[in-house]
Amino acid sequence: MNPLLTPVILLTGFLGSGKTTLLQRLLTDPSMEGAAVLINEFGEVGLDHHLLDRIDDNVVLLKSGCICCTVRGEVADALSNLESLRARGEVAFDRVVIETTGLADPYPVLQTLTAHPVLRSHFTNGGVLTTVDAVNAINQVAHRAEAVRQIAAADRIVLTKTDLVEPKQEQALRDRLARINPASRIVTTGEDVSSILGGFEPMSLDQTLTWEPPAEHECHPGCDHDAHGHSHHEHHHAHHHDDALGVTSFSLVIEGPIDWTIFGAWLTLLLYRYGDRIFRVKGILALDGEDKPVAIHGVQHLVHAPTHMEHWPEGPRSSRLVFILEGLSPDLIRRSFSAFTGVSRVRTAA
Ligand SMILES: Nc1nc2c(ncn2[C@@H]2O[C@H](COP(=O)(O)OP(=O)(O)OP(=O)(O)O)[C@@H](O)[C@H]2O)c(=O)[nH]1
Repeated sequence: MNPLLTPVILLTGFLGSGKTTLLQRLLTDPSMEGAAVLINEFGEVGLDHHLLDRIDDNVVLLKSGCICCTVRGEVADALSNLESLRARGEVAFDRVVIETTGLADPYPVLQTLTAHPVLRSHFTNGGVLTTVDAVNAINQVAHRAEAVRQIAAADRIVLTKTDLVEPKQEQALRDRLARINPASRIVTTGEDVSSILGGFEPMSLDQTLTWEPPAEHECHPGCDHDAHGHSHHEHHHAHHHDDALGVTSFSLVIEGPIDWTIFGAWLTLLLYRYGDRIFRVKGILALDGEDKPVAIHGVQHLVHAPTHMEHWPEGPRSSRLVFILEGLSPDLIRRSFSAFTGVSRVRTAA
């Protein structure tokens, strides 16, 4: 790696696979003190930056307008801005971490780093870290090409949630991952930061671009892939998720405090019934009798233990849940919430 260039680490992995949790841990390591962080999040309500403890001037939130790609134009702009600020002495950083959306294709971002006329003289590919959810990944790689591409692009695979599966299930997943990407070492998320980040050489772009997606992809009408300079050919090969199947995101905004027991029962039943179609739900809740907000995460059929947050983000203190799902109407979820909890002051937002 050219020591004059700033390495950019791409942290990718399917929805809910533990990217933000890993990032949070990486950022507490002294070796990461000088890192700038870009968070690229799908959905109108960006939550990840609220769920990260270390928020400072070096953390930038990018919003992806298109569900099927990391907006590489936006990543390029954000990196260019960071570089200008550094040139003016307003920020200092010695590496950049980009957390992609859970549905992002990592290849276009890698390509931006090496092909962009300005960026390539300041930044270099610092490696792709891909988080893989031990509970859900076998199902995700069977059904979602984005999950396969994120694993195929990895220089290092970080297995998460191994504490929730039997050793046999973990081994079956390791075998599957080794078939998709035999070159990548697999570590688990609890290992030392030095073994997660250390000693890996990023694959060359030529190598990463040889992977062929199994099927064709049509973008939805609002997608602006071509506006970012893809050729038609590249477009089909670089982006392979089919949001024609109806992968969408919306948020549920709930006014007034929520009873945790009733809410927990509702979410568990909802994911039990519809978990195949709910890829991700995450949110901040205002609970009865609690001053501080509580963060809640669900991934397909799995509801994670809630965590207390230090303080409310700026803005109204209402509960909000972001859903990323396929083939379910937001209204069905809203009505189910109201019917189960008896709370009527709830609305959906695009
Ligand atoms: N038990 C367990 N839970 C984990 C582990 N890693 C992450 N989680 C939980 O998984 C949930 C989702 O984690 P996130 O870090 O938000 O996942 P993400 O990939 O950033 O999610 P998106 O940005 O929505 O794609 C949270 O409740 C985490 O606490 C792990 O190794 N074990």
